[in-house]
Amino acid sequence: MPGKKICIVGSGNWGSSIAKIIGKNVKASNRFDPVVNMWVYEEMIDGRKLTEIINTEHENVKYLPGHKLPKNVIAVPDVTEAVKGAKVLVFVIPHQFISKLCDQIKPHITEGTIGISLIKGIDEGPEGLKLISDIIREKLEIEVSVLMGANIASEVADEKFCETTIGAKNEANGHLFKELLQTPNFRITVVHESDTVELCGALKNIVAVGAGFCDGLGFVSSSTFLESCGVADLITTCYGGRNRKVAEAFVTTSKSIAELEAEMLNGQKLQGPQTSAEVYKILQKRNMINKFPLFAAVYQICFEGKAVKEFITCLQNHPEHM
Ligand SMILES: NC(=O)c1ccc[n+]([C@@H]2O[C@H](COP(=O)([O-])OP(=O)(O)OC[C@H]3O[C@@H](n4cnc5c(N)ncnc54)[C@H](O)[C@@H]3O)[C@@H](O)[C@H]2O)c1
Ligand SMILES: O=P(O)(O)OC[C@H](O)CO
Repeated sequence: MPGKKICIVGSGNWGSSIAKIIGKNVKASNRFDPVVNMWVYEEMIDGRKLTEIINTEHENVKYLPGHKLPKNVIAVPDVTEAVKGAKVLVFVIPHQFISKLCDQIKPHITEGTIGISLIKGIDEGPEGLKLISDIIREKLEIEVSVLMGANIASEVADEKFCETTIGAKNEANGHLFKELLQTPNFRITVVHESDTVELCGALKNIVAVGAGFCDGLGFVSSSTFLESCGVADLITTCYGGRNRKVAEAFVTTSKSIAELEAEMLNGQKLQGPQTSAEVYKILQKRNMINKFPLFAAVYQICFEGKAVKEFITCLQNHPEHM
């Protein structure tokens, strides 16, 4: 049986890095056709077509300069030509262009074609949020998986180690994509919750913009938060620490924090409730309790009998939302 033909729909920074991986991987597997098409949005670079440069110099000099692409990756300027005969489509373009592109390629999609979206973004639909993978699914009537992860294109192209997540509702497709995309330094985990994977990838970009605003305004030195003491410790403590363990038991047993500390920690001491009391005192003195509703709510639940089921109201009543 001939191997499945791949078309990479897109050739920007991430698309070109992925082309480097796919071009190499298809040669090592008999499940894929050894020649890969890559759709390139044509543009002129110093009087030459970008597709011509890629097909002769095997480098995307505009979007991923300094990295050679495998010679079996062929740049194709006409998207309808690029997808012809392809059974596996890898979508990797900025999300604002996906809808129009799907309309263009729909007449050339054959039965049994599958897709994977590496596109981080969302669209707006009549009933609210619309996933990019849903646009592809609906317009092309194909099965679509997604791949999202903490992946900077140039680092992946440099073969630096990183991990990524494939979300695949169809397990067999997930494993096919893993075979197509995994390398020793680009490690893939396949999970079933495709929509969650896609939402993570899309929404983190908004946080990234906010982080940039903060840095631009000189609010905080984000580099310190990236040390072990910052975000890493926050994640660690929320998963595996004593504070969260006792707080969970506080809800499920209805015992006091002091009782649980004695029962569960065998003389070890919790720091969170006490710290919340200290911070609360300072906030009170400075008339700033309203500005830190989460800190205030933790204190009031631990020490003032506030009902824990009201915890979420501290966020609902955040002054920023009023
Ligand atoms: N760059 C990264 O590090 C990275 C990593 C992970 C995911 N992603 C995601 O991958 C997706 C694609 O990003 P990228 O970095 O490959 O692209 P990019 O930011 O390099 O985008 C430029 C690409 O868009 C094409 N383009 C320009 N005008 C167009 C048009 N009218 N129609 C169609 N295409 C047009 C350009 O030719 C070029 O290929 C995005 O959703 C991005 O969030 C990027
Ligand atoms: O360069 P950005 O902000 O588009 O982010 C790139 C990747 O999504 C990081 O995971």
